[in-house]
Amino acid sequence: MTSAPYDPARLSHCAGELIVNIRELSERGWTPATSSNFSQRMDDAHIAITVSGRDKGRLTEADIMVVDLDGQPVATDKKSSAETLLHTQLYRRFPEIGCVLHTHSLAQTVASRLFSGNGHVHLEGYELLKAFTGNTTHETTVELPVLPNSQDMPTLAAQVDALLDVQPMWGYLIDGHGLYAWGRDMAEARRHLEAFEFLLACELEMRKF
Ligand SMILES: CSCCC(=O)C(=O)COP(=O)(O)O
Ligand SMILES: [Zn+2]
Repeated sequence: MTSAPYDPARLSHCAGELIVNIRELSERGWTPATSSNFSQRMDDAHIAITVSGRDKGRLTEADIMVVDLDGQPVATDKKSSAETLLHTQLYRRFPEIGCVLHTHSLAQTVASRLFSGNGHVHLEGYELLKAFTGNTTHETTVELPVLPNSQDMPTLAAQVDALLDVQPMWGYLIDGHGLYAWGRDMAEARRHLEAFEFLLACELEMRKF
């Protein structure tokens, strides 16, 4: 079946925004060894996403490709991220989501190991909880889920869907793997990603005392 066409100017805009932001995240050491993947919604039917296996610190426009909401490549023979389904499931489920960011920082990975037994990281009492859209006070809690890792994306996606059925969330950890965070646009997704990163680092720091 032929896919609906997309606007090349929109792809160029998304690629530019993705590359600038990914480079900054990479410079912080959050995308080691080609890990991590990133996407932005282009329109109702297409997303721009990173090509699988590329060095995320050295991306060019050639490292960003288009897939449809079924994760099928559009007008390219490149292979999209191995974790494409974890992006498309969010765009399909929430029309308002515009950006999904996945990183493998040290704090995210260590926290995912430390809290995997609990199934979540309990975040409470931090002013930075207000960085998550919908929170207006530090007197709240966020439970960041930790999923078991799997190489089978449909298994992981089913677990994410089950969580989304019962709670609103802006991200989750995968054990020994990394963090997914999202938002309505790049700025919001990045704010959520950075807030999770900072709060996880706080939780790890407190365990040193
Ligand atoms: C060497 S990283 C292992 C795969 C992974 O977790 C990741 O985030 C990158 O995979 P992609 O296919 O998106 O490059
Ligand atoms: Zn990953």
